[in-house]
Amino acid sequence: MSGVATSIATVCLSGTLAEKLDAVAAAGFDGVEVFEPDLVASPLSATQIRERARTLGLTIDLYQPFRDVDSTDPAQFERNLARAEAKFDVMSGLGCDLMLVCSSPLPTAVRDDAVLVTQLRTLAERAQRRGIRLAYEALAWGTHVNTYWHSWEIVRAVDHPSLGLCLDSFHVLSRGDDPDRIADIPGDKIFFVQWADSPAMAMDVLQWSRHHRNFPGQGSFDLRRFAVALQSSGYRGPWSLEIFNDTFRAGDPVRTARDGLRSLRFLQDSAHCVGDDLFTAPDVEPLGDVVSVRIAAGPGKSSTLQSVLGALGFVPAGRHRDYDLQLWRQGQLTVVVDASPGTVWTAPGLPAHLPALTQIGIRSDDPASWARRAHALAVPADSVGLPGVEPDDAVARVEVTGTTSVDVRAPSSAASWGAAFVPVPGVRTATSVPVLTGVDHVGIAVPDDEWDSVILLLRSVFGMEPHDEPDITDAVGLMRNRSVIAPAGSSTPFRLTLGMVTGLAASTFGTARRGGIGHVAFSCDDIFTAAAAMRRRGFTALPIPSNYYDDLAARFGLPGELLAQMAASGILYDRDADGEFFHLFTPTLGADLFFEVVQRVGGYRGFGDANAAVRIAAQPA
Ligand SMILES: O=C(O)c1ccc(O)c(O)c1
Ligand SMILES: [Mg+2]
Repeated sequence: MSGVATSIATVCLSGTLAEKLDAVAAAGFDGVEVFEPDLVASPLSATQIRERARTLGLTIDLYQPFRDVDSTDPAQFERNLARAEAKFDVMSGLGCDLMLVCSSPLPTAVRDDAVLVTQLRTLAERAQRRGIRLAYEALAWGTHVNTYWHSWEIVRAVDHPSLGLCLDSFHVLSRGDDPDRIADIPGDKIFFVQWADSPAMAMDVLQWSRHHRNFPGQGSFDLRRFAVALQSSGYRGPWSLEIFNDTFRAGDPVRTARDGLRSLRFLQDSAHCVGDDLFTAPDVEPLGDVVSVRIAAGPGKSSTLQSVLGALGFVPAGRHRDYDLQLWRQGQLTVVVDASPGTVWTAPGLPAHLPALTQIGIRSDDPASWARRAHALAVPADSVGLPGVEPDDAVARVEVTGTTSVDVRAPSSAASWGAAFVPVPGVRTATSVPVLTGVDHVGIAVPDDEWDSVILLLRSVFGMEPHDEPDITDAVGLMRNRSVIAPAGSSTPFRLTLGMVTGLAASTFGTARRGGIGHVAFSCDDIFTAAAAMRRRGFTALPIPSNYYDDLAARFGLPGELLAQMAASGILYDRDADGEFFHLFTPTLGADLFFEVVQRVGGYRGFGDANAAVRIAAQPA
């Protein structure tokens, strides 16, 4: 699949060193970087660690870090050399021949290049006698050496076969350095490469590095550009991950390691060009529209749900022969309500709060191609055709969160579905003119410790791009909010909005917050027609305060007549440089589900998030 070896630093993961090695092997990495504090704290001897890695099929690619070697105090430098010899002993036990030497952040660091070159040459000569090579890394906060180019000037001047460079994308990109010049460094003098991404931040770079790194694809660094320059240098060694992240250190190491491998494959795929040996993800048939959603309601909540679906213009079209599943249809849209006691049909796991959105069905001509792509990116994907009705490969299911999956469905699956359901007598769906035309977006709640993982999955498997959206203000909190949008291709691009649920709110989810996060936003061509149709079917518009409409008048200068019409139907409004957005909401059903009807005018790109606080206040608690 890929000719480039993958590696990961043990500091990325939680657990003991032994547990970390197990997780790294389980995820499918080729090797590890042993982080010294992990070894020092381990009851295993260096040779036992070597043996354990060997049994797991892992190479020990790097021992790190060796700190503060250079010194303006000659006696201290001698002591540092003695410390290095002791570490060479450890490395021979480990069977590892590459040591990371990082630039010194101390006040006593050498500030004269010529002296530094002499000291590093002395260390390189000592290493050579032991068959060890050194990879010199510029820490972004180093006293004298803090850019990769300076570290390269030093290595070039030392000119010793046992001394090369370690390039770490964090140290280069956090400083805003230009990675293109990496292409000018001879690849065989780059001994090791460490990858990290990060969200853009304005803070002390040491604190930033120690707490906020994340995997490639989870942050906002231009790693592709770094990778392209690296490939031009001729470097062909391992691609390793070195992530200092508080959440990763506390999470499930197997899951974190699997995310890590996915991130390296995703990065390689983004940087690969014809003929190179980087990982290439399998091609897929494009995604079409979102055509169905499945909601676990349980027996208790299904009647409330049914009346809201009816008001939205959905008609009951069938009941499943074997399960308590109800099929609701409107034009091309399908809503499946799982009313069975154990919500048997909600594959990803039973949501704690019902009703809950459990599946999002999206069209593609070749679901199997999506399953192949997901597998190649280390995402478990199930083929889940309806038993006895449709072939397994008609549906590829990718779990996005613990409760919600994306099901890529073949066009034929709609008809197969019909066959598994007993039609509801007397309902002629074909003659009713649909008011709702599609799914504009779907909102899902994401626990904070899965946030980066979910975004990486959506980016890598579905090619979706994240965008920061305005925070959602709730009566009892402030919620982080991101949209993740697939490239345009279908008539309506696949759009998700992710709301971050943190700590206490995640464990008691639904009671700690006023407003739900999970929702399905249906699109329509004319929201006033849609609102009138809903009213005729008995729907009562949310009571939106007149303060809101006064504010709209002040901000946008909308005509009074339009504002009155909007107020009568509980319609909210937003505008950006490219267009307008009209939307209305149903009350929340249970703790975390509501529906939205939206009309986009022109190229409006947001989700009306500025109105969230008004929506939440108007939705009955
Ligand atoms: O934060 C540090 O000290 C540290 C240590 C070793 C590294 O490779 C690195 O990038 C940072
Ligand atoms: Mg590093």
